[in-house]
Amino acid sequence: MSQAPKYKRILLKLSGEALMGDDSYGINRATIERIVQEVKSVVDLGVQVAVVIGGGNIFRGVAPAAAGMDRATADYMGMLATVMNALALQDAMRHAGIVSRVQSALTIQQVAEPYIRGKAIQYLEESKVVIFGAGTGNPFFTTDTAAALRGMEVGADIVLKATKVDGVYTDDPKKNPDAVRYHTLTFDEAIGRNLKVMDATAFALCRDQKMNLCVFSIFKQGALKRVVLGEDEGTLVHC
Ligand SMILES: Nc1ncnc2c1ncn2[C@@H]1O[C@H](COP(=O)(O)OP(=O)(O)OP(=O)(O)O)[C@@H](O)[C@H]1O
Ligand SMILES: O=c1ccn([C@@H]2O[C@H](COP(=O)(O)O)[C@@H](O)[C@H]2O)c(=O)[nH]1
Repeated sequence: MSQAPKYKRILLKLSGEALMGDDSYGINRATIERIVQEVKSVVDLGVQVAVVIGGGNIFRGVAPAAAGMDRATADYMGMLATVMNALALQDAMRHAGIVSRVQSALTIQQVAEPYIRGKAIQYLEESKVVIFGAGTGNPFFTTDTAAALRGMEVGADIVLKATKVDGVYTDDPKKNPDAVRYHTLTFDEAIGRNLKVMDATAFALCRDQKMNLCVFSIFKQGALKRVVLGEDEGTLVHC
């Protein structure tokens, strides 16, 4: 029996740091290939996939050099890091037989198409994966906010944050072993309890535009597909 996806179009926020795998910096080939297979599993269901990629795997590596720098300059470096990840992701997708397009919020015309909303939507309708690089194109923001923004712009049914933990917890589970995972919670609860899994701007944008969000682990095999099929996976954050 074929499985019917719950969502027709998704905005997938992929953690930059997740691309490192067990390395301390950069892109681990086997890890990116595994992540691409997870994406392929939902593309094969006929789901339209837009991706916003983070930059923590590269930007964390240059952070010491950025210390003491002008904040906006450091943020532009961070956005450029996400463009590198977008290109690596596109390359890995091509090897896996997925047709994708990279659009950058910063103009780097020799490297990537500029972000054009209508064109992105057209690609999605043609079943091409669209990878958004350079976040929002503005300093003082994050790729989480870019995910919320682009998700709304392309009319995604939900924003899926694929990260290193398997949901939203009462506290950072990497620091507090007693933290307990939420099954669901509201955006007001997430903001009011100052939960750091996503920045407050992104939470507020999703809340104000009534865009549901699911946080799940990209390292858990099959988790993305289970979320897309509407099965019990990760944490749903809703209005
Ligand atoms: N209440 C919480 N519940 C779950 N995770 C939390 C919480 N508070 C903090 N975290 C941390 O937030 C991290 C995920 O967000 P973060 O923005 O650091 O990474 P990302 O967006 O996945 O990566 P990148 O910035 O590289 O794209 C988790 O790895 C977890 O350690
Ligand atoms: O809209 C944006 C998105 C990102 N940045 C900068 O890039 C890095 C990496 O992004 P992550 O969301 O942390 O993965 C971020 O720390 C910012 O410095 C930005 O300025 N604007």
